[in-house]
Amino acid sequence: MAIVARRMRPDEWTPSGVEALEANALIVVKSDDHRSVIAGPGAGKTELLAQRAAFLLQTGATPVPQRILAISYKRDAAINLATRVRQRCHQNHASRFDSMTFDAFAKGLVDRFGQILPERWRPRPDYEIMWTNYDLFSDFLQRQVGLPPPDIGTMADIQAITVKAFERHHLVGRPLPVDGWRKPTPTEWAADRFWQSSLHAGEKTKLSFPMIGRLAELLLRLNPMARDALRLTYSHLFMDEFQDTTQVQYDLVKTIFMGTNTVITAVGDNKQQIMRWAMAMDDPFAAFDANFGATRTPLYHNYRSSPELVRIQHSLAQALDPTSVEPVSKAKHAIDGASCTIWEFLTPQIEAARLAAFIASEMKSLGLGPRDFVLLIRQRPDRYANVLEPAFQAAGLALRNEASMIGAVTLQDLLPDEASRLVVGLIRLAMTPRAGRYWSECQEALRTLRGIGAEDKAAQVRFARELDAFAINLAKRHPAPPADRVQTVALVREVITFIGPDRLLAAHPAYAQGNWLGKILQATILHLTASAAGALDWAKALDTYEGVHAVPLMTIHKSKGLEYHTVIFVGLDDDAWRRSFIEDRIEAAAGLFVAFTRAKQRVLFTYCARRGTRVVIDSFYQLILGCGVKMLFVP
Ligand SMILES: Nc1ncnc2c1ncn2[C@@H]1O[C@H](COP(=O)(O)OP(=O)(O)OP(=O)(O)O)[C@@H](O)[C@H]1O
Repeated sequence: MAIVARRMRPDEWTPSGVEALEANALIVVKSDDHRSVIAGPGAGKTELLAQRAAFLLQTGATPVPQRILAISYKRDAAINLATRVRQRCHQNHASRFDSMTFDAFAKGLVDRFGQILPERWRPRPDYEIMWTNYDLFSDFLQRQVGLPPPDIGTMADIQAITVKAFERHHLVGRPLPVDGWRKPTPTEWAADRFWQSSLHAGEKTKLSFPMIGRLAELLLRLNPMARDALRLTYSHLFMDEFQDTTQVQYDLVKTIFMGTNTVITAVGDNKQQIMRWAMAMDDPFAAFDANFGATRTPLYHNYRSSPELVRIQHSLAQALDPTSVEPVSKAKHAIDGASCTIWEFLTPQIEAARLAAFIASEMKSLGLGPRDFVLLIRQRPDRYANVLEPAFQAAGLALRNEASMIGAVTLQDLLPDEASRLVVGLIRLAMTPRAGRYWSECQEALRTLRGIGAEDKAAQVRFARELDAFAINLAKRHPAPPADRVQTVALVREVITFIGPDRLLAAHPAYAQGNWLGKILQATILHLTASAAGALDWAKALDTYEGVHAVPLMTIHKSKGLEYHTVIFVGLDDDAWRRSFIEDRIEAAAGLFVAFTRAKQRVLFTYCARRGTRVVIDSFYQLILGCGVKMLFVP
């Protein structure tokens, strides 16, 4: 469908980018009431939000000058959704879609209005972000908190507070009382001590993101004008991955939007809740339905996985939620042999060699690329990479640990990032002889960033000439990949100046949070320098940058939202799972579910006695074997 700037009637509107939406998805896209959409993996939840944004903006259901606010849990998800909307909507429409993380949203409020908070809660304007962990709270409770006044409690009361409960239940567990706690309990007293010392004691105020969320909620409670401005600005609110919402985030949304005209759409999947350790609520959907009177609308399709995988997924899903309904697979079965098997090996070395040989042979017989496969690991991927990498190399394959850090960013955050992709796209456009694909991709992305409309032919022609000239000059100045960091810095600076950092920041507010754009560009420079080292030409350097020829290896957490032809889960054993299994069995099972559901055609689990037993996680084995999955010893 053409991307049009004009307004269209709701009955004229059709989805773009996909052939059709299932009936319930279309109902949600066009709905004018609060909806909670709980749907399984691959059901097209993120796609639904992108389509709904297009519908609301193109039909005028979000009338000018009102906007849509989309809040995601993760930065890459926020950018991904904004990009999808920009691909479907004219710039005039897409510019009224604000996609950001909860943290960026709350921080923006505190930065703008924080100084109106009462003195006891007021951060200094130059406050810093505090990254909290178990040790920090443990140290506070054991050493720094001090003795409570006798009318409040005793040291024994303070010692009875567990570190685990302190942040979640006491520090940020409830909305902040404007004037502090009148008659504090010992836990409230300890929480207040933490707040006051973080806000006022040091040279600079230090705040964690959950604390910022609580302050944002308080300031909007105290400042009806700021709150009303948000209500009037946003006709619609979207919340993606809603299963990961924390109480802090939920209370903020409630304070702003409950009982107003802003229509909320929350999508997610309880069975993929793997952020309980990061304070996700137990059942945010139930709270949302009850507080906002939302209509729950399930989706029944799975556009990702083959029918056999969907059947097994459903058995796993039922272990997490006995009421879950089996989805209908809309994907075709396209492999020979079993869709899922557990492979047993004697040693990690044999395992590495057999996996490499398997992938090499599948690539050949099915015409697949290395990135159609993924190796998933529960934790500490570098330990596994050390054994797997040499075996892959011996089989003529490259393996890449996508969880590795490039400066302050993981490789996996860097690659799909729009700024990194534009830099690489522009370099490819300049350095590739027949650059047709890169030409149209760059043109489209940059025209959108510059606000050049599809019907403004004169501006398009001017921009096409500008892009041409830029590419020709870039190729002249940098005929070969950079030999060192200094050359890379000069190159990336040229490219990013052409793109316009301000345009990127305006299109994606998430870039402003914690100087994310700066970190991405630093990582781009580091990674490009490393990829160019020893590369004979630009094509090789950029292929290495993008990992075009490497099989990715990553943790389950990093695989969320992604999809692959074949998922190989390495290490289904106690060694990898014991800790998470003992700490939170449901979350561990949700992790297994997330890993399994990334696959389109095949899942392999591997077990290797040399690495660990399978006693603690025996129930996982029973569950998987109970789905009819076979175990196979691979010599
Ligand atoms: N209506 C549709 N028709 C065809 N393909 C679709 C449709 N909706 C989504 N898809 C495709 O299905 C896959 C999964 O979509 P999406 O990522 O939106 O699902 P999701 O529900 O958010 O998944 P998950 O929760 O597992 O991350 C993607 O490849 C997407 O392009």
